[in-house]
Amino acid sequence: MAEADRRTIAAGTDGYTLMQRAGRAVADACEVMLPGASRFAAVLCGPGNNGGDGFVAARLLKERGWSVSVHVLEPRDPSTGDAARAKADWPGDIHGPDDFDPSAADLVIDALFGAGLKRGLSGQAERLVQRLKDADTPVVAVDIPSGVDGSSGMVTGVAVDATLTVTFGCAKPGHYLYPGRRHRGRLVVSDIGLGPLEPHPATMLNDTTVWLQAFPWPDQDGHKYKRGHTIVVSGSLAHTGAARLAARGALRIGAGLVTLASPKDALSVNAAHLTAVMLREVNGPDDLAELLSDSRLNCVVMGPGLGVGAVTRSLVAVALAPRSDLRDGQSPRACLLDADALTSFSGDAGRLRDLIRSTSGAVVITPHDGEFARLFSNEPAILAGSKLDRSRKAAQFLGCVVLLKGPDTVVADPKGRATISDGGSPWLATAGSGDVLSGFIGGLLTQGMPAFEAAAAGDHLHTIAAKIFGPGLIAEDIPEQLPAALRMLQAEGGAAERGGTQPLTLA
Ligand SMILES: NC(=O)C1=CN([C@@H]2O[C@H](COP(=O)(O)OP(=O)(O)OC[C@H]3O[C@@H](n4cnc5c(N)ncnc54)[C@H](OP(=O)(O)O)[C@@H]3O)[C@@H](O)[C@H]2O)[C@@H](O)CC1
Ligand SMILES: [K+]
Repeated sequence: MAEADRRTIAAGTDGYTLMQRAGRAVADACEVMLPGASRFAAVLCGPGNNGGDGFVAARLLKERGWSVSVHVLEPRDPSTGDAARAKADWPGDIHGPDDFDPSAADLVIDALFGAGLKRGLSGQAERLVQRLKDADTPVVAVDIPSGVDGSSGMVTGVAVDATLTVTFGCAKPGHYLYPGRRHRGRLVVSDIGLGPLEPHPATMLNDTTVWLQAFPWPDQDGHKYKRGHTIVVSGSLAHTGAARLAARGALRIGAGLVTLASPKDALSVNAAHLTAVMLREVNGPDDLAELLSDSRLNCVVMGPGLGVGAVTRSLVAVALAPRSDLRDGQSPRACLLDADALTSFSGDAGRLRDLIRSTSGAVVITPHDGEFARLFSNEPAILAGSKLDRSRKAAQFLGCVVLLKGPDTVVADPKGRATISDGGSPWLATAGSGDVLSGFIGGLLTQGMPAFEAAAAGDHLHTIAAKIFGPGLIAEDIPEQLPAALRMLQAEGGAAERGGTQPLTLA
């Protein structure tokens, strides 16, 4: 953000003008939130430019007939630069923190800290924010709720609970990553004339515009072999459901053929539950190697229900083995690793990295937080930082696409590109939903979709399918909602072709 600010200022828009526009956007949002007469706003202004925005909003609201009281932290109120100028332009009294009574106000503007937050709130600032949290007065946060780190969504200690957050230019990762997302309330992004951002590495909201152009719609004159063939590796007799969920997901999302590779003891139970998905007996790594000698089988999904241990490690090694049998025009086999395929490498991520680096095909891993922590337990540097940082570091370390699950799922690739989910569905917190996600992404890889786009698309469609079904969702329901989700996507694809859209970039 600071970079955009510098470039905009260099291009001729001075910082004080930007601050005026920011303060106006906040004042406008307050007026929309509380229309009517006799309104009283209390404005908390911090020592930096966030506080400067607060002083501008305070002045504009006063000019529009609001009663306004301004409170600053003592003795550190704005004393230099644009913020000091905004403070000097404020025509009213300036109060200390002790006079702040949130329950007496109709609305509070939180302009304590924004992009310049450096550490957890303490002392006076912490007490002020705690008093605000104890009242139920609506809060409009300027740029980001104070206490939330805008680049990571992390909160150390206490943070403001905003009803509405007004940010400038573009949304920030902290508006979408938890716990920041929980604090920001509704989000308004105001265009104040900041220059276009070209951040590197790019962080994007997981919107269809990130991947829609790469979506593998079936050809009018295609056939099932052209759409590819997914192998899903099943667990033993008592653990077969997870692989079947993945297999159904892969088929629904468009893999031309899906075969479940099942151990002998589970053949009959799998056979009893499968129709369009095919079945093949595979008892361990040697059998899998033999099956995969057929180079037309172009994606393997493994992990759900597979069991943790040496056998699973060997199965992963077979799926990722280097290939010398590819004929002209054949692409290398892709691989989706989830659940037990990851936990089997707990504390040994280096071994998994070596296997991934030896394969020429695309690899996507889809851990949840627990699996991620186990996999990298011997790599503390990868476990440090925000969800965005951790995902990026893991992708770079392993050399593959990493999808780190949660209500704020992050997809990262080794080059640093990343998406953050625009909010999952709470109904996805149910057994087996991750297995379906594995199948969705595996099915897209099978059809040749590039790994980063396939992971982001799988995540997005998984959420849309869950939202279409809504309350009472169980994992079996998710693939069944996919046709409706795909129809929506198809309609959007047509609109995008006509108009063209750009990915929404976060700072
Ligand atoms: N960029 C843009 O395009 C535009 C940006 N604009 C606005 O500028 C905002 C960024 O302003 P900013 O850089 O001055 O930082 P800001 O958030 O006010 O805080 C810095 C001050 O807080 C202090 N401080 C930090 N943490 C602390 C803590 N835990 N506890 C106590 N103190 C703490 C820190 O002190 P220090 O740690 O340096 O001693 C410093 O004094 C941005 O969010 C947006 O609202 C708009 O005006 C228009 C266009
Ligand atoms: K703020």
